[in-house]
Amino acid sequence: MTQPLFERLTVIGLGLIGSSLARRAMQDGSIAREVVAYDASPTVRTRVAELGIVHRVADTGQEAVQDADCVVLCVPVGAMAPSAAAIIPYMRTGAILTDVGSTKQSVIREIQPFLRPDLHFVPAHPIAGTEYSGPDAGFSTLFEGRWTLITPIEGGDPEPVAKVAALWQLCGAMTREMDAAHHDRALAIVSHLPHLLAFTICGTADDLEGESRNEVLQFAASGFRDFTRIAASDPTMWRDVFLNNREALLEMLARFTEDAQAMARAIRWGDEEFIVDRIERGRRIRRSLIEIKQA
Ligand SMILES: NC(=O)C1=CN([C@@H]2O[C@H](COP(=O)(O)OP(=O)(O)OC[C@H]3O[C@@H](n4cnc5c(N)ncnc54)[C@H](O)[C@@H]3O)[C@@H](O)[C@H]2O)C=CC1
Ligand SMILES: O=C(O)C(=O)Cc1ccc(O)cc1
Repeated sequence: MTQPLFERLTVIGLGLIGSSLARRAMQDGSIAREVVAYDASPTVRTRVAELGIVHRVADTGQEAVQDADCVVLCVPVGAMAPSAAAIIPYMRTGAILTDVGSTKQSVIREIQPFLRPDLHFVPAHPIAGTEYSGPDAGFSTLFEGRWTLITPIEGGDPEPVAKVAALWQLCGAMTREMDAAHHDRALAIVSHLPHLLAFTICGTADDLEGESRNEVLQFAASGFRDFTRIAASDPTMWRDVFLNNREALLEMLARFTEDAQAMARAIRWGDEEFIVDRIERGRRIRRSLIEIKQA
């Protein structure tokens, strides 16, 4: 058998993303010879052991990262810095520390003070997920055919960046390097704002009184249903994403609000051309996405 990418891979946080990565790494020996896990929740640790999706579950972060050549932080973005601070002193010289957080500038800013010069930090973000969370929600094919964006830190070595890219490619993902600020603006519009809108529209519907509210739920057509899928996502994860991509998200929300107001004005004044133009733009975007997927 060919050499695995890593001898020992440690996954910290065994929710949807961490458990999916662990499951993939356990499928064959291409990613790592040994997969070790640690989660702050004892319930999750017990469940991961029951599921048998790693070789070993450690009782502490310190124990989990010992002798690992790659450690992947798969915790909510607000927990990245404390979980990094707790393990960095125990990582072996030359090891790679990477993460999967949905925001990149805040994670880099908050982890950097704890970094050691003999470690390599490679921030990354697999753009793949579902509305479910926890170790039972993961599956080994989650990353197949999806992008993983890598946002290397300034002055970092290229070799660990290439290894993290190889890790995600072995999971079936396509990889691309990107500046962290660019990442956060792009994700604000394509992921964070849509989640914000989904949570909000469900709240708006829920606030309706009496009959209207019951009807919303009873006759929920596919448009509203599509929003409820996204709105079922984990509150802790999304609270952290919103608070850690504050600037870009607020900018996109302000732009959206302006555009929604322009639509309201067109409806009020019966501006058919404007309304049709907006709808056609939506259609074009959807069709181009489908073409990209089929290509
Ligand atoms: N859910 C999604 O669709 C995607 C999530 N992400 C990112 O991946 C990360 C993980 O998300 P999910 O797997 O969905 O979350 P999850 O809620 O399913 O799992 C997170 C796990 O981290 C553990 N945890 C929390 N704080 C910890 C700490 N200090 N030390 C050790 N373990 C800790 C929790 O007990 C939990 O088991 C987040 O940063 C999120 O932004 C990235 C891509 C997609
Ligand atoms: O389930 C969905 O619609 C998602 O958008 C999944 C997702 C959630 C968060 C990310 O940072 C990346 C992907």
